[in-house]
Amino acid sequence: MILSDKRILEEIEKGTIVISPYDRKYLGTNSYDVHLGKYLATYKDRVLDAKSHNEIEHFEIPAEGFVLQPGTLYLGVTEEYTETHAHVPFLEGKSSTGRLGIDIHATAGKGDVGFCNTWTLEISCAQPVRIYAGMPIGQLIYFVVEGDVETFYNKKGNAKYNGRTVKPVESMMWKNQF
Ligand SMILES: Nc1ccn([C@H]2C[C@H](O)[C@@H](COP(=O)(O)OP(=O)(O)OP(=O)(O)O)O2)c(=O)n1
Repeated sequence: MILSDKRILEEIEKGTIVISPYDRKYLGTNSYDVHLGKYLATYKDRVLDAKSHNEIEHFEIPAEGFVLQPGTLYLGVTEEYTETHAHVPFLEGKSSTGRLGIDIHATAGKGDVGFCNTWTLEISCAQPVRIYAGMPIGQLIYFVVEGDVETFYNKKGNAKYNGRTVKPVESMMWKNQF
């Protein structure tokens, strides 16, 4: 089950969903629109290694926007810091971004109960496209979780992406033991 606009509002009032900054006008029928933060990042190396710590370089999107190029993975970040304490948040694209050929996540749209942070976006594009800080980039939807949660993401000792980051965060796959 996905939370409706009224249920999202109730959860915000209770504090079990936090979205900051928040504006009522971005609440859809059953979703909340999130916006592109001003920082992007790209990996320093062209060839990435899943066992290594692949470093990134951050840069700011200028006022005139930034043209994404196909064939490069860009990491972006939502302007919104979120906390979700009792539901499973999902980051989805928007039809309007999809129609520009922009993907905002690569394979991972699911969040965890207890996740507290901005969302890192794994951005790629089908053809060159100019993007702007502050543009609507995606939407959050909230699923009801069935059963009790034993370990909330923000209480997990080895959670890789919890915190309060204003810039995109690179893959921490290197912390996995494999
Ligand atoms: N595009 C996305 C998808 C998810 N997340 C956040 C919300 C999730 O709660 C958190 C962790 O996501 P995963 O569980 O998919 O990631 P990992 O399994 O790689 O990390 P961990 O070991 O920390 O669970 O990352 C994000 O910032 N951007």
